[in-house]
Amino acid sequence: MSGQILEAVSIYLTPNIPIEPISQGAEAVVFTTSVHPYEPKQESSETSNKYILKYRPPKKYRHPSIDKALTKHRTLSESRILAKLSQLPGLNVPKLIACDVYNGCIWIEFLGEELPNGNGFSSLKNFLWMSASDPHNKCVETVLEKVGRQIGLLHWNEYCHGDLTTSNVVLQQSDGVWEPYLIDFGLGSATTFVEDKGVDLYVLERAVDSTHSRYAVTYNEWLMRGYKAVYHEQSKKGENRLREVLKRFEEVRLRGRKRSMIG
Ligand SMILES: Nc1ncnc2c1ncn2[C@@H]1O[C@H](COP(=O)(O)OP(=O)(O)OP(=O)(O)O)[C@@H](O)[C@H]1O
Repeated sequence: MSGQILEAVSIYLTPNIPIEPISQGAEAVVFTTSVHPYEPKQESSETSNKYILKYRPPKKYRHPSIDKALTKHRTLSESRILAKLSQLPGLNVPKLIACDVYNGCIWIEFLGEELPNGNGFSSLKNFLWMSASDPHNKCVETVLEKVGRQIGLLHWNEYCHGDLTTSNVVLQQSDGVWEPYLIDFGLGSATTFVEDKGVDLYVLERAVDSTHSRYAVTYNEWLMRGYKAVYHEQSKKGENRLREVLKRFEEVRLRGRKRSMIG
């Protein structure tokens, strides 16, 4: 990670807020920190707290005023969608703690944990890799159905994710049971367009195909089983809307195949 970015964040945050970089994407740099932005520091706390700090650094190649406007818009958009989604019953997303749209910074709840036997952080991607020796395990099936349900709930409530990959699903244990959370709503939006939902499903299917290709057919079936269940529970209206989404999903898939054949 560029020293310049680290220095800029450290100055902005002041030395009272220690940060640990964990990822640098095209858009943002993600850190963990033990400091809550507005709650008093718990000196005696036995377990150390952990929060995510997502920072969108200024982009030198953009005109400064356009850069400021874009950073503000994207930070606000991600914060808004997270705040709205956490109000939806049954939907698992990280809680928004604070946001400073002018400095491109949001503080969110840290989710996930280390997988057993050094299998890394509990993203769905790592979980599926960890399970590759026993891919048809009931636990894998249950997790994938639950992930499908989360996406179904998101879509049923007229939102889409915009970047549904297996890295953007994080698993966290609750009473010994894995529960999936959707993260990274940087490209998320409120939408009634069936096209956006079809594209979300296609992006996820492709992500599963490319990173877990041996078992992708079964994995995608389990995901879709969970997804469809959400719509089935909504009686006639649900069935009609599901039919439209699945039809568009198939169309998006065909378009994708055609594009990859032509190159
Ligand atoms: N709430 C969270 N809890 C735990 N880890 C998180 C959380 N949010 C993000 N991360 C970690 O940081 C990584 C990057 O976060 P995120 O996807 O939000 O940023 P991004 O810049 O949009 O990334 P990319 O460009 O790679 O999509 C995630 O893949 C995940 O490992």
